[in-house]
Amino acid sequence: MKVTEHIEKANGKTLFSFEIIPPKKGKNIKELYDNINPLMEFKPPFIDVTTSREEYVYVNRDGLFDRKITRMRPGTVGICAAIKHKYNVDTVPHVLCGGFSKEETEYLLVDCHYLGIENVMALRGDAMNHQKYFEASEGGHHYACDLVGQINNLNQGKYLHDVVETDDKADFCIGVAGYPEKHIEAPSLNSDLKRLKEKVDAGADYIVTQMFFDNSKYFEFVDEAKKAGINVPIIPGIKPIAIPRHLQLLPHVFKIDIPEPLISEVEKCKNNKEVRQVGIEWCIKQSKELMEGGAPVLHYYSMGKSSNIEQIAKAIF
Ligand SMILES: NC(=O)C1=CN([C@@H]2O[C@H](COP(=O)(O)OP(=O)(O)OC[C@H]3O[C@@H](n4cnc5c(N)ncnc54)[C@H](O)[C@@H]3O)[C@@H](O)[C@H]2O)C=CC1
Ligand SMILES: Nc1nc(=O)c2c([nH]1)NC[C@@H]1CN(c3ccc(C(=O)N[C@@H](CCC(=O)O)C(=O)O)cc3)CN21
Repeated sequence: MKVTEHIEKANGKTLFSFEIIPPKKGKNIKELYDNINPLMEFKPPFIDVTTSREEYVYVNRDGLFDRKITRMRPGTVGICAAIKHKYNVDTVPHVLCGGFSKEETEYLLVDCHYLGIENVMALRGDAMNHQKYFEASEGGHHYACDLVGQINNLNQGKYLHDVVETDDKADFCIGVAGYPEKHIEAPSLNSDLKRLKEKVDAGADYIVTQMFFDNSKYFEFVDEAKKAGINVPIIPGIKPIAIPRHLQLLPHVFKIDIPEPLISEVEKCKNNKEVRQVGIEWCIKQSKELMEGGAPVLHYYSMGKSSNIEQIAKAIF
């Protein structure tokens, strides 16, 4: 079922969902299942599986380092199919511009269609780890908006190069990313909202936000998006702080602010366990308020580590 259908069916009740990252290649999938299992009692209607792009790795050959380019966490669509089959839930693979040509994206979407995967999250993706700015891959899209266009074309039976006539159209429900604190490359929140509107006009059915720690940023974003003519569901994406280093790391990686009261709570902690507890309590408070404020779904960036998300979900769902 589509994410938007799950939301409609819930009839105003807030749903629970979460996001996982594929294991490094060579690792057993069991660890992922062990982390998903405790979260299944909260009945997520869908689970997101991220896609990691290629990266440079350095291989030591007798003291000389060889630089190789490889994807360390492949398997997104396979994991989606495995989870869908094992738990009978919908899965949402992330589809990226970066690292994929349009052809490769088309093949991936064809696989999804055969597997009965009805939702995809369309993202531009991050720059490669050695790059300062995002660069489009050869034969790939520059912006998420163009990727949404390709998926929407497929929904209308239009494949690349118009090579086929179809009697079996895909009907993907398309998610895109939104930024309550603006995307780092956008000159202003307002211009970022215009870009978001372009994605919705190109066919996006719902929005998942970047993580935030101050709910007023989400509520203002939802208001501004409505004023800009965006009428699709806006799902808040949230993550509990779990280690002291997150105070520096999360603003650096995700370009977001951490509110002063949360910083001072974390700074008061004597050990990692206390920080984790502060993160859980803050996230419970955020979750309650978001629920009261009418958020359609609470989407947790668990990234495969479930114990804190489990405690939060126990308090909320
Ligand atoms: N769940 C996930 O995996 C999420 C990933 N992200 C990451 O966020 C980053 C951006 O991805 P998206 O939001 O999908 O990218 P996007 O293509 O929608 O936007 C990227 C940037 O380009 C700007 N932009 C868009 N269209 C433009 C145009 N035609 N001309 C000039 N500027 C334009 C936007 O304002 C924004 O600053 C990526 O790094 C992505 O991986 C963000 C949220 C969720
Ligand atoms: N720019 C960007 N890229 C993404 O891939 C991305 C977003 N934003 N925002 C939404 C989700 C959330 N994502 C993630 C990805 C990784 C962690 C993670 O494992 N973080 C580590 C530290 C990060 C690091 O070491 O780079 C952690 O300890 O929580 C969390 C959320 C992926 N998504």
